[in-house]
Amino acid sequence: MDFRFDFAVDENENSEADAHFLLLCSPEQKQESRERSRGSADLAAKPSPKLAAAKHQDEAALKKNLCVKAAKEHSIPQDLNKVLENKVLETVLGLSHVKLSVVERTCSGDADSEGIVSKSVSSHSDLIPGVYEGGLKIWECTYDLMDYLSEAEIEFTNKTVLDLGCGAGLLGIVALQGEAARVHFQDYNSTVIDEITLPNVVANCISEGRSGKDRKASKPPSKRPRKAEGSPDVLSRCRFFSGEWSQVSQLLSNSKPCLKYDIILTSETIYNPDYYSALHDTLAQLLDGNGRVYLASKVHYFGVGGGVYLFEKFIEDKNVFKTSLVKTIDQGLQRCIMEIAFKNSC
Ligand SMILES: C[S@@+](CC[C@H](N)C(=O)[O-])C[C@H]1O[C@@H](n2cnc3c(N)ncnc32)[C@H](O)[C@@H]1O
Repeated sequence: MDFRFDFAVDENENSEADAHFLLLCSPEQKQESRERSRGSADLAAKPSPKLAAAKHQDEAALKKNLCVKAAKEHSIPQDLNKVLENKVLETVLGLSHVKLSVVERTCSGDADSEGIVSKSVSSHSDLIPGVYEGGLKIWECTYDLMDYLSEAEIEFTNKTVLDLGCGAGLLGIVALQGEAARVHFQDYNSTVIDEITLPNVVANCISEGRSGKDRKASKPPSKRPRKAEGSPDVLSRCRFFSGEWSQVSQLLSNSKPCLKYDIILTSETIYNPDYYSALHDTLAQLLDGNGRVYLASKVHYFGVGGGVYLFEKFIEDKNVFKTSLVKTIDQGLQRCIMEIAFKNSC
């Protein structure tokens, strides 16, 4: 699986990103942003080294502010067959997932109102900060965490689980198949939830109603889109959310009764140190007092700067959680599984 952190952002991305930013800003911030945009347009007309540097600084600041994509809950379509329409399925570790190359060819218009599929393809980027955060593809630490959950025999029965930064949602699907009482999926991008996560949940949990225990013994899923039939009650245990972490955390915390998770699963979500504060606060807000976070990550993300030790230090400085590295994987780029719990938890 290739690993690309390419921060190329084309002109159109800024305009959409501007829209997200403006959506959530105060009137003063909006005015400031418009003035910045006008300034940027002027700069484009009369470039000078000083002004070009100012433009670059403004754009960098704007990109940092962009991580405020509003949170929303996604409803589950009545007709589940629609969810798998035009999808081709592949199998990995006994789980079905929609084939990304087909999504890249077929997903456009309303199905990708964020435009992230075309932007990711045209910029050859797996990440466009504040616009697309990588959820279309399955990242390798997901497989590490799936292995760890199985080796460590993590018990999901009757637990409330959050797959944070879910992308394909395979971790949440494992929890669902392990008889979790509730599994909630969150991704930054709404296109990812609708076109990847939801179809994957339907593909794995509906037709055959398979449980995690008989997953290995069952037939491999066919590549053809399946008819969704069987036990839609599995979906009544699921909820789907998109948006930036602090926004999602606010949405979930405001729900009555207030939601707390026994287990939070999260893979490849600590690559960008700019997001650490929002991520840390989200975990602190949403984790049950005696809950556990299982976080899978590369030790270091070259080009972006984040990684296990930086996040560990960040957590230590905040003094809310205790951490332990429960597994290290040395093949290829070094990777780790980190367990996180509240300092005063049992
Ligand atoms: C590199 S992808 C990993 C996807 C998936 N967990 C995997 O391992 O295949 C990072 C994920 O973290 C989430 N994410 C990153 N930064 C975020 C932010 N600031 N707010 C909300 N979600 C974010 C995105 O949803 C994205 O899918």
